[in-house]
Amino acid sequence: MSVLFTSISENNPVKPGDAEDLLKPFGLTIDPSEASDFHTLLAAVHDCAEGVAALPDYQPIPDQTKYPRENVRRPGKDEQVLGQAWAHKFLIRGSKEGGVLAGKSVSLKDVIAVAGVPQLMGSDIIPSWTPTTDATVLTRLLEAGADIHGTSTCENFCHSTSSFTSAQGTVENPHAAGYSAGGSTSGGTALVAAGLVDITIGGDQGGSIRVPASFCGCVGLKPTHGRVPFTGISSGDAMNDHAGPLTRNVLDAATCLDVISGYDGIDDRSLGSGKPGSTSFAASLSQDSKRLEGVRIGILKEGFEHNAVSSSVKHSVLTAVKKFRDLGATIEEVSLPDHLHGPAIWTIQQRIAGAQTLLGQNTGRRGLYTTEMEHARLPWTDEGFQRAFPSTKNVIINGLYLMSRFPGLYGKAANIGRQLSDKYEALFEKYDVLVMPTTPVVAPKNEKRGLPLESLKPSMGLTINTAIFNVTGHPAISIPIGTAPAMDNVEVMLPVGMQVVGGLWQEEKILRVTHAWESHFDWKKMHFSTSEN
Ligand SMILES: NC(=O)c1ccccc1
Repeated sequence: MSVLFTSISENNPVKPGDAEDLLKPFGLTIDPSEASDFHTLLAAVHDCAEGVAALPDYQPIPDQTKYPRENVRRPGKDEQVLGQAWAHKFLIRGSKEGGVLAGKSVSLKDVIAVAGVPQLMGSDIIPSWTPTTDATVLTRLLEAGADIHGTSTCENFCHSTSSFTSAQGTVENPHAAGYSAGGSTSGGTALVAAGLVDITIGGDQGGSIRVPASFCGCVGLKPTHGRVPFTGISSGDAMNDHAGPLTRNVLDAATCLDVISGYDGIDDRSLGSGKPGSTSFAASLSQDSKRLEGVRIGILKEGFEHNAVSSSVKHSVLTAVKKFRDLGATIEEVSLPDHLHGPAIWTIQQRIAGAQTLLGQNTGRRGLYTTEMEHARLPWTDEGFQRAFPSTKNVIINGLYLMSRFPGLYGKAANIGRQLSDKYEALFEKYDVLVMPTTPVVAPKNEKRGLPLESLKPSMGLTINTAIFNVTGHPAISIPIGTAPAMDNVEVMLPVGMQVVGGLWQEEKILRVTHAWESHFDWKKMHFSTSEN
């Protein structure tokens, strides 16, 4: 017995009947003969909790003398760009000793802890909180010489692939004002596309790196699950969390991935990632011939067949894929009908685990918990719930429903997700990479928040090809491969993204293939206006 139930504290608030009340919603009762003992045991665990709550927290404290945060501020109107792309502006200069990212300017999605910089996470319902720790990715970027220019706008709680949902305001697509930049890494992707920073570190739980990359004409890389430690990054849930770079070219993404990869001694999800500094993605690209002889590329039929995929996106991605043949690769159509189950499996997984995270019930990992945020945002108040964006409310409502009406379904979804992972892995025995459209359409127009269905409609269906790889953990990159007309206006040409997916831990292959493509073809010159659009 690890709790000394013989010495309950004098001011212990636990009353007889409390244990019974806790069980009531589940239809469970305590036999009267056991009531007194369970009262004592509950009182004992209360004292235990008070004891742990009184201990000092344990978080890595960064060296702010070595890396001071200069001029931290919410940008004024004159400093704001692309709508509201910045969350906070500041400057942290990278290591004076330089490094592979010396001279590169970086923004961090506003879910990545920067000690001393308030984190908004696209919401206005959490009382302001300021991390005391730096995320592992930030420490590594600074050591590699990168300059951090600010945090960039994140969609509301990371819960949307639109770019009008943040409480901080709308982010505009740099290619055409009024159009979505995609989300939830909206602000940073727009900054990269506009040339205002070189790199953004994004977060992706269902497509939040790859969707904005597709809409803004950027390179967006979601690495293998666990490749990059999630330490100090606010979580969607432990299974689908990924962090990775958004850049204007594949080489920068590879260089950044080398910098941020590897186990940090904290996040147990990155235990399989090897030592930091042990990858050489950028070096192998530099030595590469940019030819693809011997490379086998699978065109995933189901990724094109979904009825949400517009004919101009289908046509432009297929045209881009055929160009791999010019580079010496073999291309072949491949079918995996189960790919079409991906969105449903992700939905069950994300709603249940996402609700648990939102309600503060996430458990099961060894890693850093951002306790300051937990204290700032919990418990939920109805006032906060009312102001939450409909997608966040929906995660909570859906998650509670699924947990009460479909007990055990999370486990089944996780098992089927693993089965899907095994089926993709079997395809990667035959093919080096699989290709498909990143998003089924080009950027839609930015809307305004309204009633729930109206607010969610512009993002519906956007993650049909991205979200399943958050469940399976496969590495996936989106690169721009051309432009196609906006859905509402044939005069407006917008970027089209191609997703290239690799086997687990096979980032080298997706980087090689996409690096070769962008070395030979200029996406900005490839326009796909089809009459049947
Ligand atoms: N954070 C995400 O990737 C996300 C994507 C789509 C819907 C909800 C969340």
